[in-house]
Amino acid sequence: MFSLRPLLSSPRILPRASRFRTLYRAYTMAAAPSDNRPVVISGPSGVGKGTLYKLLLERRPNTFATSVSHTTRDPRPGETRDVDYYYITMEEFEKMIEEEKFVEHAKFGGNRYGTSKMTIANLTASGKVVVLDIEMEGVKQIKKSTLNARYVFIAPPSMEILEARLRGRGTEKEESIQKRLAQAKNEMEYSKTPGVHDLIIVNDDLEKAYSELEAFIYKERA
Ligand SMILES: Nc1ncnc2c1ncn2[C@@H]1O[C@H](COP(=O)(O)OP(=O)(O)OP(=O)(O)O)[C@@H](O)[C@H]1O
Repeated sequence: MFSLRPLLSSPRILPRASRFRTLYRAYTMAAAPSDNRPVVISGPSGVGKGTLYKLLLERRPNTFATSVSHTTRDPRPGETRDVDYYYITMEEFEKMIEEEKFVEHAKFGGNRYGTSKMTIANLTASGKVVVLDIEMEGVKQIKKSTLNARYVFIAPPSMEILEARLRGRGTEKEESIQKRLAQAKNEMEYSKTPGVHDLIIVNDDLEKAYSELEAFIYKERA
């Protein structure tokens, strides 16, 4: 019987076949993922979620989008209204909470921050896959909300490496580093709760972690 195997393994054809596979993969990955549910990315501070999340948005700007949050704090110099945040009053914010318009919201330093259901729904309707970088309490709230999302937890290779990354970033004072490391222990514990996350990625090598994240997002919906 005729078989393609000898042809495909010929030295002349093999590079073309593998080039075809690479091109085919690039083509399918350029298209939107078939599963368009929002992706919630969480993990301890300093683990690299922001880095991974920014890579997704930079490498596939037509596919992924981030949801602009609402806040009651004032705009800082250099921030743009409706781009960095939707700036609203405390009264407006509290009315939105009452009307259950947020998938999650939190208070930091006297100001409120929240992710609105409408913002996510509009982005999803426009064909984008929404990626959300959310801390643990926010994840718990989203889990209780009506949002049908996928959950990815980014874990550090070890607590020592997490500490080194937090210090290496150079953005935190010692007190803040200690607070984040203590909170990291809670986050690691919570990540072990069965059924909370669809995938746990250990961010050791950045490109490897990125590939795992992308492969998960592009996986066909079961
Ligand atoms: N795989 C990696 N290997 C080495 N360094 C990394 C890796 N991933 C991220 N980093 C570095 O670790 C530091 C923390 O990363 P990042 O700011 O993305 O963390 P984060 O999880 O978003 O933290 P936060 O929740 O505080 O915003 C950064 O300096 C980043 O460049």
